[in-house]
Amino acid sequence: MWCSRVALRRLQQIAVAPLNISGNATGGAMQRKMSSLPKVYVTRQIPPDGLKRLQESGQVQYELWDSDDVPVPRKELLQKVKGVDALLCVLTEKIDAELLDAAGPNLKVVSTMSVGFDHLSLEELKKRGIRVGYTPEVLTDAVAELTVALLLATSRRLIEATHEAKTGGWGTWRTLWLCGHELANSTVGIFGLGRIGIAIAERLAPFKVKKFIYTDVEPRPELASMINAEYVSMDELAKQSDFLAACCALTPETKDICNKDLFSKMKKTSIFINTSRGGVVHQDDLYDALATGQIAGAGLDVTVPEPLPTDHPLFTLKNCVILPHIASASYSTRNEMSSLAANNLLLGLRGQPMIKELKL
Ligand SMILES: O=CC(=O)O
Repeated sequence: MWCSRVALRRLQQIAVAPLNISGNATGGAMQRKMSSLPKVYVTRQIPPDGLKRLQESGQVQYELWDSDDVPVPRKELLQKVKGVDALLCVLTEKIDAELLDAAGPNLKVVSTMSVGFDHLSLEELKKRGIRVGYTPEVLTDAVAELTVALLLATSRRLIEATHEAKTGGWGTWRTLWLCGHELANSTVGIFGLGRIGIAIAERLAPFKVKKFIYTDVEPRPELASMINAEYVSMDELAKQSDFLAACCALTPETKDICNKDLFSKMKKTSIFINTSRGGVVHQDDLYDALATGQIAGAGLDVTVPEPLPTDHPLFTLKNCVILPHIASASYSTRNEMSSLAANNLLLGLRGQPMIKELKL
């Protein structure tokens, strides 16, 4: 049903975009007009700016999984995408051959409210000629800010410290108690230099970092010159970094790339930070490196799986700070992402260039 029903059941609702038709249109006329509009399925209750954009466009009718707390169950999703013209999704939905087959030949646009696109089977999308929108840039500041916060929380042991203060561990002032590692005079390594890596370095520079180094599939001199960063091999990145931040996309090439081999080359005093995707880290190897003191600490905003089960061994380590994938979670950024995802979708449906489109 794609017409004027509003609330069907608790977690799921049908929402219909208002139309640019005169106020005295009859219900029947409205329904006829609406049934000719392209159908969109939105897999999450996205922040209001994006929904408003879809509603006010008068260009589409959309159905929404009306919850932000529970992702749409796969079975439900496979049902709901049947016959849609466009899909607006978030990173919890796997957009693969099964889903695209279920959607069928009408599907022309997939717009994800995320900068990451490892949940999309690009090959399958390309094969079917489906255009893909995503949301880079609008989240760069928020992600960089959170990465700096996580780095400082990990290196200066803030979570341990508040726990000690709250639970009676705070005895007398002690000379080496809760000492950490500072950024002044340090070498910061960036694995995967893009917009986010640059934004992180720009924020860290005023902490008197001595040197920025980076590695990537190839040198990126133009970007690197913005932060005066030196291109090094992965080995050198591991060896030299006092702080190593993973900022790369998850691809078949980067899967598990932060593993035993990398950690074993790092300094015992170094801190590893990951705000990219959990899949770039071999978590068992990271656990060993942290538990044996091979490295000093790790701050993770992303894990495999998400959520990380509360009995996961990484949660037992004092030197591991784990956040629940909140790097872009500021009200303004999430609204911008939502709005950009809606605009990409609408432009894609009109056959126009999207604001941010993945080249397939
Ligand atoms: O992780 C968040 C995103 O990809 O936008």
